[in-house]
Amino acid sequence: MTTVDRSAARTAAQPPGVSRRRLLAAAAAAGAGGLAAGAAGGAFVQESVRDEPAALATVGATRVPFHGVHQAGITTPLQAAGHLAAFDLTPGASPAATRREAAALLRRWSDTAARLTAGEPAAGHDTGIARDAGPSSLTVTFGFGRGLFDRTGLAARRPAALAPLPPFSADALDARRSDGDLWVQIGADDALVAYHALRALIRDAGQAAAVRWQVRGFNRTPGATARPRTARNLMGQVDGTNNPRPTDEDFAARIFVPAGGDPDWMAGGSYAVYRRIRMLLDRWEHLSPARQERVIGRRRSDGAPLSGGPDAQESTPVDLDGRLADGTLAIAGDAHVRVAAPESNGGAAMLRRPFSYDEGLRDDGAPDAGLLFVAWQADPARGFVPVQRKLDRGDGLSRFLSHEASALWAVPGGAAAGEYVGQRLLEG
Ligand SMILES: C=CC1=C(C)c2cc3[nH]c(cc4nc(cc5[nH]c(cc1n2)c(C)c5CCC(=O)O)C(CCC(=O)O)=C4C)c(C)c3C=C
Ligand SMILES: [Fe+2]
Repeated sequence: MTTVDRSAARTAAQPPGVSRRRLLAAAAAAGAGGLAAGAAGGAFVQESVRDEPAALATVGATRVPFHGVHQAGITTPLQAAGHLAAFDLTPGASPAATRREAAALLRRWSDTAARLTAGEPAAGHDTGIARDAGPSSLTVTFGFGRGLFDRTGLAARRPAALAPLPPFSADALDARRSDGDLWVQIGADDALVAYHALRALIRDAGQAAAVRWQVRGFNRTPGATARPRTARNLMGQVDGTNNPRPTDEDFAARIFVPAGGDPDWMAGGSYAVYRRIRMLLDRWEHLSPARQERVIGRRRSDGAPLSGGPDAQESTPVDLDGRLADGTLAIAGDAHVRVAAPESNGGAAMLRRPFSYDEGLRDDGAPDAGLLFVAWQADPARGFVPVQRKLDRGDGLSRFLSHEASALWAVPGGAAAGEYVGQRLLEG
């Protein structure tokens, strides 16, 4: 399990760099200058606060260790900024030569990830993009696509669980933004720290691999809400409530490949399904709030289930059999939470860990924005695939979505210090 080192962290309730006493004093000083101070007064407040050495500890100083049984970035709390990037290996003189290049690349990448997640500069030339910032909860997670096994002569060691995802009727997939030999997921609570890592990893790739696609994602910034809350997506929904929790008895079995599992080199690893899902936001935003809630089965304001009555909270269990006074189902037959629930899918479950994305407007004027859906499971055939099949047939949310890219990655277990991710496969 990933541990988050908060030893240097301030308390969550204290805004970064601002003591309450200091803020009040600064505000009083600005106020004493009278209304004429206007905007300049505001600037003064800002400057005087910045004077003080900031206790920026929570966001900047939080460090997520790179080394461990599992890779970081799976159970790590969602970060505010992220990049997903896929690479294709450059074919060498032979599959064995390509494999040696792939192994050397994973060694360079693991070394860079270990340094950057510790808040240190990259080896050799560092761009300086993240200078002044702490590690900011940076995580870097590496995955292998189907093509890697063919190019490196390792097809016999390819996991059965890495079988291609079946087609779904919601698919409008762009092959250029799908799949790839290698995958990197970067997350950090600072956008510059995340971009710094992306640039360093692309430089490390050198001639060994070329970027196939990359996309930038975001989530809410820690500290933006008065207390930690479940994230919201760009449809305004509280998203992530009914995720498996690390404290659940069956969490590890659902999410991670066990020691002694098949193949052996995937012990401690997981499978990541990636879907770039565009939201048809103009259509969605035309729905009344009540209709939007019915599509999901939860309240917009706080994510409480519609089966829970007026006093329900986000944590109130969903009652799929619950009925309203008029006898109709409180959670509609095609509500997203009903169709996606493990109870409706023979127990199938996954850990959803998405980023939102926004790439401006399309030629037709519609927003090119939505969800970089990333779902983690020990076996996609017992996680994403049955659930997406069911959603494909009867999800009320599906007419507001378009699945535009897709990929499936085998994500090996974490590396111990001195090792690199994927070593058990590439040198086994
Ligand atoms: C195949 C799996 C899923 C896809 C694809 C998917 C897309 C998707 N979901 C939302 C918004 C919400 N999803 C919620 C719950 C939920 N979603 C899935 C699976 C997929 N979602 C599951 C398994 C669940 C949990 C169901 C349950 O057990 O109750 C919710 C409710 C809050 C929550 O529990 O997280 C929202 C909101 C969007 C916008 C989207 C595609 C863009
Ligand atoms: Fe969902």
